[in-house]
Amino acid sequence: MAFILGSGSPRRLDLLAQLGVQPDAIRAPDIDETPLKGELPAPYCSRITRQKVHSIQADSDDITLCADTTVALGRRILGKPEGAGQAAEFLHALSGRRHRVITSVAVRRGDKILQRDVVSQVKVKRLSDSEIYAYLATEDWEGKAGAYAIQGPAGAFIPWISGSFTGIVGLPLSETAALLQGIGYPLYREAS
Ligand SMILES: Cc1cn([C@H]2C[C@H](O)[C@@H](COP(=O)(O)OP(=O)(O)OP(=O)(O)O)O2)c(=O)[nH]c1=O
Repeated sequence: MAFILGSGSPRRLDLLAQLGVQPDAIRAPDIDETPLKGELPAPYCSRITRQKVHSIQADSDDITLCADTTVALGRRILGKPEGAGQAAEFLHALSGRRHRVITSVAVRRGDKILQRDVVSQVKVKRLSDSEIYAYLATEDWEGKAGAYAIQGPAGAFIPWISGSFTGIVGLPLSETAALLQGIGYPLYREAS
């Protein structure tokens, strides 16, 4: 049995390390992440995660883990910004409001798939133009859903959350540990 992290996200690798899990291989999924017409954030996040876990090459006894983090502003999906202009647009849209961060996690072993969707709420304080410009200059928004990362400088913009901090960062650890145990990963035991 090999454990495969089906993610190119360095955050997910770090979060797994918090569980004491070191992947035998890392394979980044390469799928089309374009939302379907009219698709809502939660079904979108769940579908993309399922697609990711199906797309990773693995032997039948291997365990593969994939995840997707989606920022949802009402019915709107805020994905990874395409540039600083779009990042500024997202930050203006999030300013002074609450939004949801959904992280879906899936583990697969052969034909068996276990999946959990974890929804958290995040409040962003009202942001001034100078706060937004200063944050854009850090480039910390690059590659982050919704154009921010709570674990970086944008943490100063977030007075309140409800839900899973690790889920917002990219991998909800409590649910991930349960999924790994459910699929037969020897978590908290000597690997055999
Ligand atoms: C909201 C938020 C997102 N993020 C990150 C987590 C994810 O890496 C990224 C969302 O993109 P994802 O598409 O979930 O993941 P990814 O493309 O980085 O990696 P892969 O598909 O290979 O697994 O946003 C943070 O790091 N902090 C945050 O506060």
